[in-house]
Amino acid sequence: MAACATGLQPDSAVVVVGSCMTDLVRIGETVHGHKFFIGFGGKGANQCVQAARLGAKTSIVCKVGKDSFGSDYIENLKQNDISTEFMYQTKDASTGAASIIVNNEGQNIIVIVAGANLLLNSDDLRKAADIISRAKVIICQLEISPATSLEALTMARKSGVKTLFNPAPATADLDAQFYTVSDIFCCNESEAEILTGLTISSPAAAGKAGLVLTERGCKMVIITLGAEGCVFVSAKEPGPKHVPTQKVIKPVDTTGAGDSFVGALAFYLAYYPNLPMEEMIKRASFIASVSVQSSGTQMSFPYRKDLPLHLF
Ligand SMILES: Nc1ncnc2c1ncn2[C@@H]1O[C@H](COP(=O)(O)OP(=O)(O)OP(=O)(O)O)[C@@H](O)[C@H]1O
Repeated sequence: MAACATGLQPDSAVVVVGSCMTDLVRIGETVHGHKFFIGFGGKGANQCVQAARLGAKTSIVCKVGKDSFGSDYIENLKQNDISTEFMYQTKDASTGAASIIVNNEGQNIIVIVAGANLLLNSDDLRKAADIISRAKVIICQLEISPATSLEALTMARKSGVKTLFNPAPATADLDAQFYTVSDIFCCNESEAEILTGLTISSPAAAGKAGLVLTERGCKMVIITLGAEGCVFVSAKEPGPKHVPTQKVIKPVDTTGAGDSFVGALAFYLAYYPNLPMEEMIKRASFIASVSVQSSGTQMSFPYRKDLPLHLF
């Protein structure tokens, strides 16, 4: 097991400790498909790619298999200007893979084998401790072992690094420490439903769920609501706030919109820390709404050069 050596990059503003998955997508009827492609996915890498495309100096701490998918993934992240110094390759498991079958009506069945993602451990975090403690923002999700995510967030918090936690995929029995270690707890509406047991059918209902989550100890909760934008609740300010997003007449593919949002938010937290939270959320929402206007996950994430100047 070895870290992949690239140049040292000790001061990444955004560090993601998270997952990489290879997406194997078959589109068509059950027996005779008419399209097959391999894409780069995994929430950790997706979020890191979006932050990097906006101009953030980024590092990823993750684990892939010593296989061709793993090697291709390292190359993909390098192409996106992400430091892969703490991207580990292991012989003990395959690169995480999501096998996705999409029928002609656009419905899909997804089988995820997390593989090497689940082998990212305390030793790996210890090796990356310097980069984590010197970051401006750390992002974690739940596609790696929850204990590793929690440890990374705790390490970052001890060094005064802003912690952005995306509890995805959500489980109802989430360890309560995730709430107290999160500066920003950002989930989508179905995750918020799983975590609170509440039904979310409107921004007002999302606000109520946000309050429940804030009371568990995080400084701020953001619940994304697809075309409705998002709702945020701050422990310091009264009342939930609904932030609508730009209208997209015909979304092409919303897969990964949540990751685009989280990656963009990390960029603003790291590089524009004095912007009001509502403005950061508006800008991150705008960027995520651009991602729904073309197909694919990372493929649809916009670059800074393609976005309006007023966002920067
Ligand atoms: N149809 C849409 N029109 C405009 N903006 C959208 C649309 N869908 C998503 N967005 C933007 O993307 C953000 C995140 O979307 P969403 O809440 O669907 O995340 P998600 O469910 O985690 O996404 P996914 O699981 O598909 O990656 C929204 O807050 C919004 O800003």
